[in-house]
Amino acid sequence: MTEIAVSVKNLTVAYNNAPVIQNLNVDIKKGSRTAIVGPNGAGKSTLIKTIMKLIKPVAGQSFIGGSEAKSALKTVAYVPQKGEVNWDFPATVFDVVLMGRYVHKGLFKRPNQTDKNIALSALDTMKMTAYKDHQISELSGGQRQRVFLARAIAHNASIYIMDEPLQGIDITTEALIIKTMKQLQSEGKTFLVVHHNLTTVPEYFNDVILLNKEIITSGPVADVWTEGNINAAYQEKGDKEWTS
Ligand SMILES: Nc1ncnc2c1ncn2[C@@H]1O[C@H](COP(=O)(O)OP(=O)(O)OP(=O)(O)O)[C@@H](O)[C@H]1O
Repeated sequence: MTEIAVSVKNLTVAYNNAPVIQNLNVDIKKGSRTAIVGPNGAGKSTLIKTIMKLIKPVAGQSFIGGSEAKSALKTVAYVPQKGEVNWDFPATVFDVVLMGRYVHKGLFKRPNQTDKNIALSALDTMKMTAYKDHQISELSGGQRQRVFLARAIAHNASIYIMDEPLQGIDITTEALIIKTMKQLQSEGKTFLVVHHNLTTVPEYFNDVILLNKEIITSGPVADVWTEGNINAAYQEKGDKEWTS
């Protein structure tokens, strides 16, 4: 039987009493590279923030490795959208990557040499060693995204949830992120990634969730990535559809 990394059951999420996703059910397979694809406002970020328990749903549940507990999120590395992070915060690149280790230590225990070595190795993987002592405020968008991924790698999470990690980055960084994702997947890690570029879905992902406030379809790219399904997901959906 396929093992499930993340499961969402009967999930409804609303802002100011207006539902943006409604009665959503989906399973993300362990060891998959799963893309969440859909138009602007489809509820993609809302879905992953709800899985991360940053938003409380109106109804339904989300499970990590079968557990509904917040503590299960320790196994998850979350990379939010670039715009949601305060990059003026005074911290070096190395500090930020080392933060990936805190989940294993608690906030009040100092990182030891092993933690530092893991952070250095993660920086090396993302080819950011030369920027180790730079302030994060000094980095370009693509470099920031590399640092975020390095932090996720240092975390040694089993599930990586990323919100548009390829947004606004150059092809070299994109290739590096995809190579790293495929490498980590070959080690059994699971990826759930909000993705906008329709042309690269089959190359980068093996599973896809097509979302437009509800699940249009989900499953292996080879089965569900069809023109008909994509068109169905990108149809305009008026708010009226949510009023019964
Ligand atoms: N904090 C909020 N308060 C009120 N409404 C919100 C909030 N965040 C998102 N929304 C609304 O919820 C809907 C879904 O937003 P969400 O960010 O989840 O979409 P998305 O699929 O990630 O979109 P995009 O591709 O544009 O990033 C949108 O209509 C948005 O305006």
